[in-house]
Amino acid sequence: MSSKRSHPSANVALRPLYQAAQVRELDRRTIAGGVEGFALMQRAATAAWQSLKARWPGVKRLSVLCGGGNNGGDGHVLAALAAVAGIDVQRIALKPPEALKGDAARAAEMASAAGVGLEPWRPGLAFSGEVVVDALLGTGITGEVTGEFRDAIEAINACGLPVLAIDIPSGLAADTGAELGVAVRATRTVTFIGDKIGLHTGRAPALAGEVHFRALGVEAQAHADLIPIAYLLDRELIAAWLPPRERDAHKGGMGHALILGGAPGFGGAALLASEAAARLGAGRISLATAPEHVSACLTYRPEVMVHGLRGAAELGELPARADVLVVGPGLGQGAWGQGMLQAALGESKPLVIDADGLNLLASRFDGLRRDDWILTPHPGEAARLLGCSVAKIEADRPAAARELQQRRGGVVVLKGAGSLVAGPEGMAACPYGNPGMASGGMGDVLSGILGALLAQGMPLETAARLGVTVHALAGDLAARDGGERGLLAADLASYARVLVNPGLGPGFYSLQGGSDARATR
Ligand SMILES: NC(=O)C1=CN([C@@H]2O[C@H](COP(=O)(O)OP(=O)(O)OC[C@H]3O[C@@H](n4cnc5c(N)ncnc54)[C@H](O)[C@@H]3O)[C@@H](O)[C@H]2O)[C@H](O)CC1
Ligand SMILES: [K+]
Repeated sequence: MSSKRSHPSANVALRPLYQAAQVRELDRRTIAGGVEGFALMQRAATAAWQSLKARWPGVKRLSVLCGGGNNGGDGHVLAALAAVAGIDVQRIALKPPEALKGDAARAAEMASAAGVGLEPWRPGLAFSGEVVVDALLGTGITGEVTGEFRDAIEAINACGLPVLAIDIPSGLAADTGAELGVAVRATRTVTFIGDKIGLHTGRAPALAGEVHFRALGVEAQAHADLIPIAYLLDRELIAAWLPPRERDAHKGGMGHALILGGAPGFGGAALLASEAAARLGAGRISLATAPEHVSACLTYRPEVMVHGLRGAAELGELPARADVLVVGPGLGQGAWGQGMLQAALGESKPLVIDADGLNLLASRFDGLRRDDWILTPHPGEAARLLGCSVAKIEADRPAAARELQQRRGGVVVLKGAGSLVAGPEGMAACPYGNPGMASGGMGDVLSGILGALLAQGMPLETAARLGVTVHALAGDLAARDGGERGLLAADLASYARVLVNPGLGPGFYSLQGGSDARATR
């Protein structure tokens, strides 16, 4: 077994993410480990309080809004901890203490015993704090937010103060990232026990702010440090699968990626994909594109072996000689594109299908599934593949990604705010990137990155998780250096290259900042 095959995290580039129900299961196991309900609530509140102090060190006054369940209970405990630390706490209750049960009731008593006043929520109530703590709703939310909870959330969003959300921004669905009518827009979210997938996709990028995770349980105590949910670029993983090159390396050993795209009039997309494949280390890159694009491609990126083809009949041995085929950038849905896709489907080797390759799969290859492809739909392409509306996809992104993977096999990357990677091993959420990446060509670059990782022997799911992470972080680094406005797809490849060269880039990107970010390795 070569070293890289034995790498423990070879297929898990990101930490596992849980559905809320699984979190409760984890919690029960945690409790079974000797940590019972209220002690767990105290740990949760302590984690939130520590994170608040780290983010706003000089805070003197807090406004804590508490709901009627255990999320509210977390808020009451945090209020007590802050008061004991000399903070002036305004505790606002959406439910009176007598309406609370179990641990939440005990928490409210603890805050009162610590001398923290309690005022009932009312419309127009002014927040006296410098920071607002959202302890209204957590994983127990059911259905749209209505009534006083809606009013309170709207007041939080209108007050102009920084917000720390406990566990989940109230109104955000923990399992899907959907906004249930209205939701708190948090500066920072501190979540516990299990990192929820709904904090990393859908509306989460707009609502959750910096997401910090803290494992509270005895069993998870080993890594209970407070770390921001940025995305560890697993240096060992990269070094295992993309090892520093042998001194006698030759291009044949680094794989051959064939890009099929660039129908007449669509040359740029295929070129972006080809350049990305080159920058991410594929040994040889061949591009099959329409003849009219050949001279521009050679001028732009002479390292790419460009073939100007009038149709798939002229492909010859190209597909057979390649290790991986990337089909879709600028493919078009006409005869040229259909022929190229058909030829690619005839090969039994890893494929990356993107853009019009996906639209053709939806319209002409219904029901076709493979275990050796990565599909990279944006919500519109996913809707066409699933035969549903985009709204349905966005209402429950994890379900859509899972459904598409079950129907079509292989690995599905559902792009958009908080890309999801659904494969046989489960689901991972990947970094959001930034709004500057909402511009043409970004998906083409991703397909080239994936092609390069597969060409170098990375397994499908590892390549998908790592490739999406590298793509998003490259976008963030490019935005850091030049701003989001004017960020172009062609800017990413050079940053992505740094990220996959072990030992060059920092070991840990906390792109969501936060003063208590863990030091880099
Ligand atoms: N076991 C754990 O994982 C731990 C969780 N902690 C905290 O507890 C919450 C989950 O608490 P739960 O009581 O289950 O639910 P919530 O507090 O999130 O909300 C239930 C509460 O809210 C009302 N409600 C539900 N939906 C709506 C709605 N749409 N509009 C208005 N009101 C709604 C409902 O009636 C209840 O009164 C978890 O997030 C953690 O913060 C522990 O602290 C640690 C262990
Ligand atoms: K909350």
